Amino acid sequence: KRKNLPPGPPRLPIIGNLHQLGSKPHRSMFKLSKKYGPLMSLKFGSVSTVVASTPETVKEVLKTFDLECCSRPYMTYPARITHDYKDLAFSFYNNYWREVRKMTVVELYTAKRVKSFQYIREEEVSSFVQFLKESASLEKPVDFNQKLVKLSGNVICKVAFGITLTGSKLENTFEEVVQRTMEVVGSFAAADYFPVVGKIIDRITGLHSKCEKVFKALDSFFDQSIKHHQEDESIDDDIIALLLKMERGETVLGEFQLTRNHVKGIILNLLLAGTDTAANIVTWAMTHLITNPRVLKKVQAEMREVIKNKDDITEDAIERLEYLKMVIKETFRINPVVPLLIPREASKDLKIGGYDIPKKTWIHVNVWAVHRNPDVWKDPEAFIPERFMDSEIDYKGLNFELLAFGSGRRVCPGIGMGMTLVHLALINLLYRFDWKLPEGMKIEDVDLEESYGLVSPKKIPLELVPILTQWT
Ligand code: HEM
Repeated sequence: KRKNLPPGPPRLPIIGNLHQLGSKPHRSMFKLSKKYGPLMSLKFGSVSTVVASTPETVKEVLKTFDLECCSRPYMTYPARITHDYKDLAFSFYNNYWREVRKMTVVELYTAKRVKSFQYIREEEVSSFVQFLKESASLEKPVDFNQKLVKLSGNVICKVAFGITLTGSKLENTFEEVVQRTMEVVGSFAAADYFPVVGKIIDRITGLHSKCEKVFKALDSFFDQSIKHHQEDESIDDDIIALLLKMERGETVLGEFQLTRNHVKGIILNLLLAGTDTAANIVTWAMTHLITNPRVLKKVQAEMREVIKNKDDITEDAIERLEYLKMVIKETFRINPVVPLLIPREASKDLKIGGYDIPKKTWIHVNVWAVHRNPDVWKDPEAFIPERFMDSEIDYKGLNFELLAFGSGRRVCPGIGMGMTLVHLALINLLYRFDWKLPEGMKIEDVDLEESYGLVSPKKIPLELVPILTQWT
């Protein structure tokens, strides 16, 4: 029987629609969806793909058919980086995924655990503030993304690995390794779409060697953190200590006997998922604030009113900063840092919106398109935090208009951990300092373009000069 597939653009022989992806697949897919519809078929080499681009179609994928759509497809380079799917984020939907998710949700992602790491966040943010003070005295521009990736990297490393980046194998290369890894795992790789010949293409384009380089850098860092735990038996309360107990068979993970590669796969997600995401959203927020002086002034005024000359800013202040919360939501709307989420795969034949989605079809959720849907968001390209005033819409996965963390079984488990750091970093940046553009630069010169990876960073680094204030 002929299948009623969702509509899609015409295809070229062999490559299908790959030539239409361009350098920013989320934007190209958004453009195509305007012509071909909210559920659109694309073919990449031998792989059939469907893209959901509106809140309604995304809800079908992430809620109505969550169970049937929550597995991941086999992707060559994520498989390599995760020691053949020993992680959580890229793992297929199976018993292993269920056990790891359950264990990490209980051991790591609880509100209590997040709270217990408060002192680590505050310590790291405070040394970041110290650095900003020195830059302010020298009137030296700060490269935001670089510094924030380091900040969130240090927090995650202390929380999860018991060490900081300083003195580690990634001390000088951390930002680069994280960003390159995001490019590798977010790439539309030829190896996934063209059996045999695809691997040769990736060797020619350099993707294969890029993957090997980051794999080795990450692996030696994990070896170092694991050795650190083995040498110091007093560290017995963090996630690596627990995973090593499982590896030694002292405690169990369901039916699974963990190996060293399982340990590495699981900790890989913590390092990658938690650093680039948080760092980029703070960078994007600062980008939008510096280009919207009205909003910058308003959010600073709120903070200075609420915090009122207190020098030690604690996380308790977050709850009272209503306008800051709107600024962050609006930043996520304009720059969802994971614009296509992580690809999914239909685990059986489905019918969505009257269309057939055959088993094994890859599914992309285009959050970028959802966040720019003019039927949902008036003037979608404008940065207007007030649109969230008196609105119940939040980013935690229950509103399909705003999906920065995904939704359903695969929703990001690190929302609490990530967002506490994002809030704390922004409060310290905005309460303590004023900000200006480097000498000779005007607001119109600030570039708003993103580059593509699984996480989508600002293409041209944001550089701003901190100014000391009475609150510094
Ligand atoms: C602002 C910060 C963050 C953002 C924007 C973010 C966003 C996301 C998104 C969009 C996904 C994919 C959901 C899907 O495929 O449907 C995801 C998955 C995930 N995130 Fe986060 N994340 C953040 C912080 C964190 C932190 C701090 C951690 C942990 C330390 C973390 C751990 C994970 C893990 C393990 C997954 C995979 C879940 C699974 O597949 O079961 N994330 N995140």
